[in-house]
Amino acid sequence: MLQVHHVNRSFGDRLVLDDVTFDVRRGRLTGFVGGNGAGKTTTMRIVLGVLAADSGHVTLDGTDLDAAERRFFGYMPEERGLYPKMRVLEQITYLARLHGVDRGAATRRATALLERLGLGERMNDRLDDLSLGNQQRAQIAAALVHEPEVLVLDEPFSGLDPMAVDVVVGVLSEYAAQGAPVIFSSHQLDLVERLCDDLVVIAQGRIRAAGGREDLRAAYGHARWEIDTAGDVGWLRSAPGVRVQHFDGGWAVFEADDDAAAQQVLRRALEQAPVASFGPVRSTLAEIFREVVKDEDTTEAAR
Ligand SMILES: Nc1ncnc2c1ncn2[C@@H]1O[C@H](COP(=O)(O)OP(=O)(O)OP(=O)(O)O)[C@@H](O)[C@H]1O
Repeated sequence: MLQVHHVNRSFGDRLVLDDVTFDVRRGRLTGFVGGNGAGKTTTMRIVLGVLAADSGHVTLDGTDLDAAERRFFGYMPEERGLYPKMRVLEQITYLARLHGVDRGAATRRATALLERLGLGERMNDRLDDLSLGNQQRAQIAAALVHEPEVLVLDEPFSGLDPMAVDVVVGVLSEYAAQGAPVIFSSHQLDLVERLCDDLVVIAQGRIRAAGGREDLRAAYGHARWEIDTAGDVGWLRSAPGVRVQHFDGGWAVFEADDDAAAQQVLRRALEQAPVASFGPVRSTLAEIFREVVKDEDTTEAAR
């Protein structure tokens, strides 16, 4: 497991990481989400050792990381780092060689990875002849070709079309399943929700929530239900223990204090008209994100 322990970092007199602590478990995809300037890139740079923390540390399986261990990390930086004029296969093979992979294995791995990422036909093109989405795929190949022990990716999905996203997700999931900790940052909450096993939410340099996706849903998602009936459910507005969020004739989404209040709604609806559907509504990550950040800001304001 990769662990970030109590990391602080300032630029000038501005604290941009404030006691940042979280885990990236092996065998799972961890999404690192936060708004612009929240501190994602700064945290990733510290994990990679490209930037030093003012205090705090990063460990892998309990051991503090040094430069030698970080050589076996795979990183896709925010500022993409490949040579525009170099041919793609040559470049990815070269990067594997820099990590000590022998020539034959480097070529084999680079070829297989590029094919897997859908660049089989473009391997002998120069990078700057590729579309931006294909350049992005090549960047992902660059991060993976030396079979890193830990994979850290800054916005790997930005600019990819949905099919490319699926291909890249397949590659990253397979990689994580082999036992590597994999963390990637993203603004795209819908995507993160679909892909990640674990989530770390950061805002204004502080971790607001971290853990398994379903655990976060259970902890932060409000208990909400959706009902669809042949009648009119306007009476829901004055039902005890219930707050209506959306309403349209026989259809409504509502929060309930507890299961008993929700079941009471169902009983009353059934007395009046046939009920086509009734069930809980799962909170989306975007809703949880807003709530986590809002909760913290409210607490801040109250201090
Ligand atoms: N080298 C630097 N010097 C001064 N301030 C910096 C530097 N690097 C980052 N910052 C500031 O630190 C804060 C966190 O930036 P960071 O790039 O880590 O955020 P982010 O979550 O990756 O944002 P984005 O999603 O917009 O890339 C921002 O306010 C940024 O302006």
